[in-house]
Amino acid sequence: MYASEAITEESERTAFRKAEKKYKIYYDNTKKRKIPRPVDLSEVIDFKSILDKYDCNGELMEGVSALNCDFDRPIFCLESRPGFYFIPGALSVEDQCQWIRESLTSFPQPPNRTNHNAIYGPIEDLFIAANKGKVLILEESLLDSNRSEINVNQNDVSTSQWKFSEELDESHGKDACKSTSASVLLRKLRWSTLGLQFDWSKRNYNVSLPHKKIPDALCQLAKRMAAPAMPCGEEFQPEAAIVNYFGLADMLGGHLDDMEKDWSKPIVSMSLGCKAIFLLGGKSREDPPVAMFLRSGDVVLMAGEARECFHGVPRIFTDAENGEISPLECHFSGEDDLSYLNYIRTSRININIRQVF
Ligand SMILES: O=C(O)CCC(=O)C(=O)O
Ligand SMILES: [Fe+2]
Repeated sequence: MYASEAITEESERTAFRKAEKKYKIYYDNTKKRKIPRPVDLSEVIDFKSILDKYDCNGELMEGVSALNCDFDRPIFCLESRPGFYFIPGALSVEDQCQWIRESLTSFPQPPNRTNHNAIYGPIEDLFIAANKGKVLILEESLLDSNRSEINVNQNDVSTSQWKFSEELDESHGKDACKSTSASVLLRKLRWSTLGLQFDWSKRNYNVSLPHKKIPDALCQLAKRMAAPAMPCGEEFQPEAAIVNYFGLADMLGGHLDDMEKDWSKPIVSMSLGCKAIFLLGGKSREDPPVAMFLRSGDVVLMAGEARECFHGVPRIFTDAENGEISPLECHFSGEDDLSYLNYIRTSRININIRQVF
């Protein structure tokens, strides 16, 4: 998914790529500041307004239908994309706040892996460290400054380890340049994986990597959300989840999630934080994608044929007017919540839960 795809001239010309370019953020530079270039959103499907109209008079736009099932709120389907389900506002604001907290505190904790593992190894308590203004330092440099010259084994790289320190000060010596602030690392957090760990380099699940089970509350939620898209009489088994973190200008390129064994089982995908545009293409990148808004609390299910459809997120709206996070702002109102609020004001989090086998 995140593997860098060689961008050839040909791939630049596909219908999916054209849509990505249409919606991604571009800036106009004025003398004073960078201003996002206006984008035509008239073709973006808005399931919130579809829900409002449907609740009001049962009316639906052409190509959209409501699923007939005993779920506690309306679920919409796209006639052109069988197996795709959209549940607008599926999560209460309280639940959204809880999953934002978990996504920033417990989900990136080892043994769960994050994009930072490859460079820094496992990092504990990144969110707390970022809020305390801590700095991640290569411990080797800490040791060197305390050791006498004679004991320093220059080849002993195995002792080097990244550790949080209060601040960069004199005691860390001249090698202290190998450091990164925790707040920068938090901004650069792009994904964490829960349950069975996904190995991005091999693009498969590596069952031998140490892992914890997906937290029970998340499992229960995923089972409840997945039920309308499950084959009759079967219960969804959440075995792995990917948490995606998006800041301004971050996007998720068009991809397929094809490493799970049974595509009749849905992927349950929850949106938190700033509004985004989601592109749902067809089985080929040449198929023109459908664009839709994803807001905090929306849940999307992709099962069956929809599992074979290219999809991606070309745009996040992080400005106050378009991010639409005011319900979260009201709930994150305590002093302890300020750090979550500061993060989510300019970010989006997506948790997508999968049955692997
Ligand atoms: O962020 C999203 O809404 C989609 C995420 C996704 O497609 C993925 O992680 O595979
Ligand atoms: Fe995906």
